Amino acid sequence: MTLQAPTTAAAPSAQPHLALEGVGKVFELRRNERIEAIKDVSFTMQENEVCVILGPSGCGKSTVLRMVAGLESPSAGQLLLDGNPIHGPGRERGMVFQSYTSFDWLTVQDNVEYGMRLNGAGARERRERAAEFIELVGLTKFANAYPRQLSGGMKQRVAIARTLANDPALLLMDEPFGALDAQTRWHMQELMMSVVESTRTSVLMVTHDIEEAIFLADRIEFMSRHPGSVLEEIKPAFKQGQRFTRKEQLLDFPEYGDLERHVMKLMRQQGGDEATPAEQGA
Ligand SMILES: Nc1ncnc2c1ncn2[C@@H]1O[C@H](COP(=O)(O)OP(=O)(O)OP(=O)(O)O)[C@@H](O)[C@H]1O
Repeated sequence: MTLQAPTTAAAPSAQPHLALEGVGKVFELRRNERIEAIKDVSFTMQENEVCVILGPSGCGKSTVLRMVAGLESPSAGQLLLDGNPIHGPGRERGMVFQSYTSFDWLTVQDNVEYGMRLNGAGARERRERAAEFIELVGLTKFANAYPRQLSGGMKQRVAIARTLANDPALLLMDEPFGALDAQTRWHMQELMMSVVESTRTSVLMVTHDIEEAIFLADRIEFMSRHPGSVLEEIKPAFKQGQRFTRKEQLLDFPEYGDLERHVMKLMRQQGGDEATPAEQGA
């Protein structure tokens, strides 16, 4: 077995790529009812960083991501991309959802070309650029297939290629592998790391999968239970700023297990579970 050499994540620069400053969101429901989804969420991320938002169900992870995407507006605080306030959706932010969002009536090639077509790219540029990203996600043989002819993992690869082909400054992913079986999910995580490395894309991703978060993240923003705020910022220090494209590379580090246990404990506490007697003594 040949181990791929790990690569190094970007060094921080003065102005953050993305900044959330005291962001809150209250949803107004009927009959004067309100839900405070998140409260005073603050964090920053740098360019070419993979930042993962992790936390228990309902803590507001998707709400944070949707606000960065400009699909929801904040009730308090502000969100800045490269220093500019986010006031709605924009081409510089591309979103990949958990559900498959490809157009069933278009081939893989046409799906990947679709956004570029809307942005006015010429036919040749579209064709070549789409082919490049289709190759990057390993679907060249399926360029002329329709989404219904693909497996779940392949459909999600189309969504990633389509989003990246628009050259977003920030890739937003909401549980992108949540609907996949364990093995496909694992392959997709590794594929994502290779793609992010070769495209130097900045990624903000939501997951509730601890293993996935530790494998992918340069930094984890762990959110407290509802209404969520950032409880702990976790840098997997044992990675020493390196990126890995094979999951088993992490298992070589004794610190990996320690970090997984720490995050599991946070998840139990914030998820409302009582700590087991063993954990109480830990
Ligand atoms: N459009 C909406 N209208 C009203 N309430 C909402 C809306 N979107 C989210 N909420 C509420 O905000 C809170 C946070 O929801 P959100 O989906 O952001 O959490 P999450 O951490 O992503 O959850 P999960 O991990 O289960 O997907 C929940 O109480 C939810 O009911």
